[in-house]
Amino acid sequence: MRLNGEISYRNEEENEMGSVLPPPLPQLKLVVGYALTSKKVKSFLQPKLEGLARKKGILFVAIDHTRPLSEQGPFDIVLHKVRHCCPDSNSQLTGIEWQQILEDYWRKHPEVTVLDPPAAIQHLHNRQSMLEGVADLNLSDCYASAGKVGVPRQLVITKDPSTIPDAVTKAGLTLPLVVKPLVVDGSAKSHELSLAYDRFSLSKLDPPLVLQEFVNHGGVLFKVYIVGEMIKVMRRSSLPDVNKREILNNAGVFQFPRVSSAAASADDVDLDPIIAELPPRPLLERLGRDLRRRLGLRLFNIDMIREHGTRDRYYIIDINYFPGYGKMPGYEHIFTDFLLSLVQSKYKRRLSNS
Ligand SMILES: O=P(O)(O)O[C@@H]1[C@@H](OP(=O)(O)O)[C@H](OP(=O)(O)O)[C@H](O)[C@H](OP(=O)(O)O)[C@H]1OP(=O)(O)O
Ligand SMILES: Nc1ncnc2c1ncn2[C@@H]1O[C@H](COP(=O)(O)OP(=O)(O)O)[C@@H](O)[C@H]1O
Ligand SMILES: [Mg+2]
Ligand SMILES: [Mg+2]
Repeated sequence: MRLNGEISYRNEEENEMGSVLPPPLPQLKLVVGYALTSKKVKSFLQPKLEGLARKKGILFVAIDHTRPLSEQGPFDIVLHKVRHCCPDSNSQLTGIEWQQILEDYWRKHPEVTVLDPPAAIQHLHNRQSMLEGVADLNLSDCYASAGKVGVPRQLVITKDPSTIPDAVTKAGLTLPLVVKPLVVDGSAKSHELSLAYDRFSLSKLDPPLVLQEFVNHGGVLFKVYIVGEMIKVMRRSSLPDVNKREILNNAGVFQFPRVSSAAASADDVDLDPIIAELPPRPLLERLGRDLRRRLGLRLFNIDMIREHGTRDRYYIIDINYFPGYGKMPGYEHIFTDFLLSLVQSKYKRRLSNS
């Protein structure tokens, strides 16, 4: 937050009528350096965000990957999401190289807010470590009054697919199973999921992967977006329920399309109100607060489903770092307020320490 490097207030001036002008306004200038994929720049840095930000004194500046970070800015905040699978037209760096650069920079400039810490983001690049945080929260007990939150039972397979049928039996997993690539690295492949109806077909799969029990949820998914302390939930279309007859009459592994991004919203569809009902606010607030703390992240979303036939049995199936906020109505207000709140609380802390 700076004007020539410092927080500044306009001097009290007299207008031509001789009366004193209103109290001084802080002339805030907040510089946000961003390292984002070209896809993210397009979906997130929309003109309505940049325009509102400018009015509020926030400037978004693209980080130049060919120059040292310390020579750029200076930044108050660094916002980042780079692709870990492969180079992007915005950056030829690998994810690991970027992580190293950012951590070195942060060590030398601890005053900069890095959204979010690379090591914390790393947890979400693996579908096992991603959900460990949720399992650790022991949500089935604490949240009992508002609803129970868990993760579907799952098995991680890292080698020899021929052992999968026995491993599935041993773990007592119930079919059908959702087959997910273990690593989430921003590639299209890491979102290629399948549904397996019988355990023998699983021996043809290509590890490393996660086998997760499919939970019937009435075809509706809840996308819970977190931006700092703000939580917003949106309905999305999801996979339809699978009935017992289908399980008995089907065999094999079937790839399914990216349902949740294909259908932007489930609001227009004629939905059973019990299926459509959003999770209760107190549950989401508690979940958001606990997960923020547990994951050490401020920018993420949660894919949550409610088991069909229950009113309060929820499962978290996916957590995404810096998701598609551009789809969230009013995101430009939410995001600019969040950025300002970060520096304001830092400023207050500095004042109370001085
Ligand atoms: O592109 P979008 O807007 O669909 O955002 C993707 C997210 O969609 P969502 O906001 O949850 O609907 C998407 O969420 P899902 O995994 O589809 O639930 C991912 O976060 C994706 O990032 P990555 O490919 O895993 O690195 C996100 O892709 P990036 O924009 O980060 O490349
Ligand atoms: N355990 C599950 N039970 C039912 N449906 C699931 C389950 N896991 C995933 N799905 C469906 O598959 C979609 C994609 O799975 P997800 O784990 O969110 O992967 P991605 O990171 O590719 O979005 C979900 O949005 C949901 O529709
Ligand atoms: Mg998902
Ligand atoms: Mg995901």
